[in-house]
Amino acid sequence: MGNDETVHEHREFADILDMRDVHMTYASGTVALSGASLRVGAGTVHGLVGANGAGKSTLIKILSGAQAATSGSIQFRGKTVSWPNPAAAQAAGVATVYQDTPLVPTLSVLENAFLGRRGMWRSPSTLRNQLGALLAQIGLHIDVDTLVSDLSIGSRQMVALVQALACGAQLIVMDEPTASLAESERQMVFDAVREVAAAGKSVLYVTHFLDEIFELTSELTVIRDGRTVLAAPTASVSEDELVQSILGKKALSEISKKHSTVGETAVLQVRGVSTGQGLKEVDLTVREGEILGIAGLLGSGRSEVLHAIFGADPRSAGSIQLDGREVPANVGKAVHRGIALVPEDRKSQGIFPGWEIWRTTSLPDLGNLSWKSLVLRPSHEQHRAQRAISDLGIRAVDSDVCTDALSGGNAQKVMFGKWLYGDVRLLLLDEPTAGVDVGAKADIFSLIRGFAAAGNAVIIVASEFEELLRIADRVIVVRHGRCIAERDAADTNEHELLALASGLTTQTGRQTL
Ligand SMILES: Nc1ncnc2c1ncn2[C@@H]1O[C@H](COP(=O)(O)OP(=O)(O)OP(=O)(O)O)[C@@H](O)[C@H]1O
Repeated sequence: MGNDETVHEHREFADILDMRDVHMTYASGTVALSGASLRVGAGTVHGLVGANGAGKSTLIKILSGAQAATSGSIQFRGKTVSWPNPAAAQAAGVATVYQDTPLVPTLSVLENAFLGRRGMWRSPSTLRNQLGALLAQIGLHIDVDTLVSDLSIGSRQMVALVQALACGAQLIVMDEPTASLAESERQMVFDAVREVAAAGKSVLYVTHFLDEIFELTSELTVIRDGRTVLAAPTASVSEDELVQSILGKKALSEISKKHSTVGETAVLQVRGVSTGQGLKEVDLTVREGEILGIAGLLGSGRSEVLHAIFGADPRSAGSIQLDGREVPANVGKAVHRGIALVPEDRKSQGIFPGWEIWRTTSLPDLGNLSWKSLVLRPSHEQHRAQRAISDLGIRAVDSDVCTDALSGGNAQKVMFGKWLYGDVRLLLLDEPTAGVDVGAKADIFSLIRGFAAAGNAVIIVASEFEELLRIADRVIVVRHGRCIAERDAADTNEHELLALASGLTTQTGRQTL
């Protein structure tokens, strides 16, 4: 494989895919792959893991015909192939399902499922039956006439999966299918993946959630710095070995288990806030040094709480005070008062095409980075960006690299760096570690802790409740736009939070918001 490390190879299955010694250099000169190999067994679920920027997406793009490799070979179902475009790869039987796989929201599940299929007109009843069989195969029980716009993100992904099966896919690539899905939806994805493999198809499962690798896959491949460093049956790899193999080092930065020292003084007081986006009489307080977690399922109003505090959604009732002074429902004024929001959809909210890392990280704090708040000082901006690159382990040669040329996870880290160093008093974080690798997760948690320890306040929304409990001091559960329960992180567990968030248990009287 051209690697100086020993790659553990032990095959139990006949291969459907055999990619060897793949190299890829982008036009910018970035070497994304330098000796990556990937063998996927027929009828298996194969995990593909690696740190942010390791080269996973590039390898998938090559596999799906979206990008040509600089060199290397691909064998698919025993034949050497070279696909000029995604349609050729699809015709051969390779399908890629992304969380945002394009579906037509105004069409039904039935119409979407067969969008990719060309050929003779077939009677709707034949298609209906075929779709019914495919849906039953992956265990998804929905009416085929439902409009896609009425489906949850998880169910939409399942429709994309069915679309792939309907097109005759033999190998399905799933790229971070569970990022920001609620627990019940994750289970739906897991069940579907297992069913697909049981039906003899292969799944290449790409994720940063290592627990999913152990739960779902039978084999795994680790890419580091563009090269395959481990390929092995999952059962033969321990969690420590996997982390070490991904990061190339033994120790993760220490995530302190000790919770912050929470002061008495309230930084944020939200009282009786209702919005047109579904919030109903929300009350909450965050004190100095405190990290407050918000647990809720998709659609519960968890992100809307952050949007209301940030002034992005108009309020129909209630008041929000920061350090005892009312904050108007206006984003500009909220930012001016020291409220920062790192949104969940970082790509569409805050990463500007063609903007260098340094320009992106200085944007919210230009006043402090300028001379007398008037003349920009590029050296200060560069220094700020270099600090973010080093603190967050952003994989980029320097701060002149454009954020849109970074890998997904590294671009997310830049968005983090954008808000961490200014005059921020209250940090609002929506899914801060989605798409971020295991090493960066630890770094981000330490930075959040450091920010709170300086006497500031943090609110975090995370769909991974276990993760939420690792970082938060206190957790509020949101359901149907209301805060329905509050727990000290030390007094609860993910099961209780899930039961509360999904309405299985109700609050038992501790109403001390
Ligand atoms: N379009 C592009 N132009 C230039 N460089 C790119 C482009 N896309 C990716 N890269 C670079 O190629 C390298 C590998 O990126 P890739 O997106 O394949 O990583 P990844 O493993 O998928 O990361 P992540 O987990 O963050 O999504 C990175 O250094 C990235 O900056």
